[in-house]
Amino acid sequence: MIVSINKLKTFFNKKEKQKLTLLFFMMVIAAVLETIGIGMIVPLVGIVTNPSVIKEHYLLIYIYELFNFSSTSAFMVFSVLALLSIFILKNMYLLLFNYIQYKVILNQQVKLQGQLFKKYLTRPYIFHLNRNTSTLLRNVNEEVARVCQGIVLSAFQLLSEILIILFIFILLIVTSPIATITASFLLGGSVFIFFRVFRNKISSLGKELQSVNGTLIKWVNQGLGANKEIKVLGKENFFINSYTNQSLIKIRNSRYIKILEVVPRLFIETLLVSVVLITMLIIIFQGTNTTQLVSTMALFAMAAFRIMPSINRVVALITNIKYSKPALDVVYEDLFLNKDSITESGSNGTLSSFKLSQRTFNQSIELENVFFKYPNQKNYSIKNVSLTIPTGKSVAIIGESGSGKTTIVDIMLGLLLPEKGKVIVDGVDLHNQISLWQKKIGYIPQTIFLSDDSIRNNIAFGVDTININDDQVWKALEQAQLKDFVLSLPEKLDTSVGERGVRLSGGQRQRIGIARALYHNPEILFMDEATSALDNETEMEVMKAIDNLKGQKTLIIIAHRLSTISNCDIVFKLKQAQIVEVEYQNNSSIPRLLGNMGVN
Ligand SMILES: Nc1ncnc2c1ncn2[C@@H]1O[C@H](COP(=O)(O)OP(=O)(O)OP(=O)(O)O)[C@@H](O)[C@H]1O
Repeated sequence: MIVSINKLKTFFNKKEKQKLTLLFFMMVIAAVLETIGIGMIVPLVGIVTNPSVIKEHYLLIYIYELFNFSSTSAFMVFSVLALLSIFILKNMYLLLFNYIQYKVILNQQVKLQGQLFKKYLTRPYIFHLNRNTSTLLRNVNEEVARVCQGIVLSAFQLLSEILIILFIFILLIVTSPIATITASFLLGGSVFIFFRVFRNKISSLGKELQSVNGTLIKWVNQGLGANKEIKVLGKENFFINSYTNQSLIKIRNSRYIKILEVVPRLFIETLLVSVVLITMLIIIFQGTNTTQLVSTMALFAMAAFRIMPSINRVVALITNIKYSKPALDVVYEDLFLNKDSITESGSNGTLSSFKLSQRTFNQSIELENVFFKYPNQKNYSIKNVSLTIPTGKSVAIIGESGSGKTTIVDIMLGLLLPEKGKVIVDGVDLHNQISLWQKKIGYIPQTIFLSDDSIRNNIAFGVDTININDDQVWKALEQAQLKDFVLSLPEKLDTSVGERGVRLSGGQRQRIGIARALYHNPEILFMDEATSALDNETEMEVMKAIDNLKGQKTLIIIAHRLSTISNCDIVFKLKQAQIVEVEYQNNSSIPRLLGNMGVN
């Protein structure tokens, strides 16, 4: 409990904590108003059943004389109106309080969702290799909401209900101590027993819901994402069944928790009726007179009328908080724990010493005895690799499948941090100038991610539409050999590519990726088998465009095809995580080397 509160405190900054404190005080006022409303019932019923009390009770005499009432009936009308006004004021205040409460907590939810999304986006690449996207999606969209609404909002509502119950309890105990104490033991005891019995069950249901939510997203993602393969293989039922099975688990879980919310209500209702009746008996046996009995009973009935939903809500809110607690642990862990040094060192480092936009890389990219192993792997994927790439040169990295080509490029891109050794660019450790590096490089992956957006927005990916330079887009399209195709489209740059680029051919998608990398006019261009999906003719056209960049840009190309690398200045051959050969363009041994390594 204390641990959870400490975790929750870290979600709020000083100003937000002040807002919560303000909410707390507003809540106390709300509870006081609720109690005053109920407390006024006793004198009113007393006045109605026995008007002579107006002239007997000192406070009532004082009010009667203060306002100069002409008759007891006028006084009664006044009392009714006063009570009505208090209820109207109280409820208007409660409306305002609820509005502010929702505003503060839901704003916090939006902020935390943004923070968590940012956290995931800025975590090192290796983090994403180890985490499932469905889980991250679930955490941002659902778990943060569970923390804010299921825990923070519920805790506020719980506190508010407890305060109301406490104040009403004080009011009742002043009026009729024995009956109140008996009732409290019965009610408090039953709520306590309920939570002792179901505590573990509620927690395990909360955890189950968390895991099922992640799995449900995973099945929808996989089913819709691999729709083409699924249709070809006729595996629709497998995905539908897998989804439905998880959905059934979720339904069973929700049914259980809903019943757990209803059971106490029914039980407490029965108990309360018994308590009111028993209280009546106790009061009768205590020998109270009829007027007092009627007003005390009215107070108890009114209190029961108000306390009943409060107790129900207390039970439901505690259940909800326990049910949502697994979300708190997950969100806390991802937001505040597991800080890794990669992004941090990358984004501050010695950056300030460079004038970002002016500086260009003009010496070399060097790997010095670099070792890299993926998490939970026994073998190194890159083992003691040293190499130098002079800027302005075109370099090919070749080797059989699994030899470490993508890994070495990911290390040079700054996505993976070497376990041992260094990547040095122009004499400075890459991870001390990662932001500058990111501004200077372009990357064309094996498969391009296209968003369901226009060709323009896909090429100037991550740039606001109003800031996109169309001339630059056309230039990039021309370099990627795609200009004629786009010109032939009725909507040209505004043409929508469809989800993941379904409205384009594989080769066109790939060339959009090339244009995207070229749009920012990078100094260093990395290509990971970027042309392997193209037919020979298109590949030749694209490579011709890439060849035109030679001398202006450093090109680092992972390639399988002989044609892709035949014009490269340097060829590095990787085998089982190590560089085994280095060949230079003018060296006639390149074709021989390529012939030996399964390059087609
Ligand atoms: N995320 C990962 N987790 C664990 N091991 C990985 C991961 N990615 C790659 N590996 C392992 O690292 C080694 C090198 O992989 P890499 O992708 O760099 O090879 P590659 O030469 O690019 O292969 P290909 O030509 O087939 O793309 C392989 O043995 C692979 O199994």
